[in-house]
Amino acid sequence: MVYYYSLLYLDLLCHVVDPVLQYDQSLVITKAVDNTNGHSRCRRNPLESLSFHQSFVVRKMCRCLLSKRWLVATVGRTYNVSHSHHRLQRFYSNRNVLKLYERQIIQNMFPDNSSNEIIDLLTKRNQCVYAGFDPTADSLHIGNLLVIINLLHWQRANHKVIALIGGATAQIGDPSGKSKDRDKQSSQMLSHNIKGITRSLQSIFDNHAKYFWKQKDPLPEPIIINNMDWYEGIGVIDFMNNIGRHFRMGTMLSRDSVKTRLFGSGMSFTEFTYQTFQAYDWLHLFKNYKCSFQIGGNDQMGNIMSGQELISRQANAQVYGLTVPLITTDSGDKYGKSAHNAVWLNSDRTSPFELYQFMIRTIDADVEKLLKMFTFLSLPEIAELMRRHQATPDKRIPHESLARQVTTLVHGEEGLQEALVATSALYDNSIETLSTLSVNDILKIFNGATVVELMLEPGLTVLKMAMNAKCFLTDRDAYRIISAGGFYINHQRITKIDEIVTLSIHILPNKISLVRVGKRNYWIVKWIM
Ligand SMILES: Nc1ncnc2c1ncn2[C@@H]1O[C@H](COP(=O)(O)OP(=O)(O)OP(=O)(O)O)[C@@H](O)[C@H]1O
Ligand SMILES: N[C@@H](Cc1ccc(O)cc1)C(=O)O
Repeated sequence: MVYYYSLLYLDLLCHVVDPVLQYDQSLVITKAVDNTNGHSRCRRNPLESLSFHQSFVVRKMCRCLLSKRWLVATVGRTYNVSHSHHRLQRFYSNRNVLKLYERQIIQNMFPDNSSNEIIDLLTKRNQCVYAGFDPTADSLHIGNLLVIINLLHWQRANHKVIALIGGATAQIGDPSGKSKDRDKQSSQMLSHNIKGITRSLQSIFDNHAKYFWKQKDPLPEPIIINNMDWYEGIGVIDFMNNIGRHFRMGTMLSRDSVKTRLFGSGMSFTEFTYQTFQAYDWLHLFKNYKCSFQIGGNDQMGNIMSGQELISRQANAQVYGLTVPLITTDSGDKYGKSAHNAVWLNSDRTSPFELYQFMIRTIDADVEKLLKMFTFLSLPEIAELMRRHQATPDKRIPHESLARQVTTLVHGEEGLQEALVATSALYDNSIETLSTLSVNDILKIFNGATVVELMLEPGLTVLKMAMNAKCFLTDRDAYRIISAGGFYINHQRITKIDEIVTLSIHILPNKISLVRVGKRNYWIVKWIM
């Protein structure tokens, strides 16, 4: 089937197809679109000369053509559109990242109602976006991960992304959401934290490219940058003279982060100035990287607005802010460093196994939302997982998918394997798995277990071992519970109190015995031999 279009329309198509074709995986287009056979392309994007309604119609037409997998090709001075089964080679996720609203990982945008302008910018050419992370701990956490995932979606859409480490701003202290001034950090602590966060960001970017980006074309290289780089070269008088002047006291005082503190525990001048530093960061990135977008948690609205105002005054330019919703506990508290409930991304603070378990324990009511937020599965794939969940809720299919994807993103394939082995050691009662684990792994998996060291004396009975490890208060309790079947060594039920503890039977190759009383009281016995 061949359709003929007027020259005008196809000249338009040639220009709009390029951005539009990247909307959908199933789109088909070839370079033929660019080669208008003797017809030079208009220099200007023809969409610019159209009314909003006209440009909407043209875009829609292109999308419709493309979604039907038609190939737009040129034939002499006319153009035809015919069926084709070619697959698009270069595919980016939707360049219009505002589509992330569908995944519920964008909550607000500034200026309000700027979505048309934003969509135009995003689809016209590659943009640059940044998000900042203050190194107030040596690890990022699950709340920050949502901001990082948002950056990754921008990267997938071929935009340039900058992850800023606030080496300077961490020393000022962001008052957003804090009820009192932060403590001053030592410089050793700060550089330790910067290292930890940089490593974690880099490895998430790497894991994403390695495990979640299946296209041939490489992703645009992310930039990780520390704002100390530019503050070191600016004197305080320069800063006050050239930057401070653009901030109005009334506006600064009206920020929620300031207002709530002024009527609460008060705030230092240092923290009061925080917004000017975050604003200057953006100005710096705008001037040096053409960075017109900033994203952050919803608690960052005030700081983001300060940046927009500074850039509009100093550089006479419009920039855009987007916020992600804050991830909260079941009881509504924000997950974060200061709230002391963080689920960390560094494995020495929260092991891959613990992260995996945290995700797999997601309540049914939240799992679909978290799949949209924390994975790169498409919405139809998520819908399919949810459909399977309804059919077989016991299998917890979507929960497992969520846990696998997040653990892989944060800790790579190796981390996922570690989590799966630990899960099997804990829940599948597998003695083989237990035997493959190191002492440290067992300690991590059975976090909370009592660790005891015992001497393996010849003729040691199960009863004596249990009493030495203080598994029971009295011999009578031990006798009763063991004979009733409530006592296990390395997942094997032991019912005879006078059984002799033997190397090959009760002790694992790593010289450890895992003892359990009842359902979940664990002891780890380290044998001295
Ligand atoms: N629970 C959360 N959900 C979504 N985004 C979050 C969450 N916690 C922090 N963020 C966002 O991550 C970015 C970096 O935040 P930051 O490093 O200051 O973490 P934080 O946990 O808020 O730290 P602190 O508690 O010390 O303020 C910010 O944009 C912030 O809004
Ligand atoms: N203020 C942000 C971190 C940040 C730091 C510097 C920036 O330029 C941007 C963001 C926070 O505490 O969550």
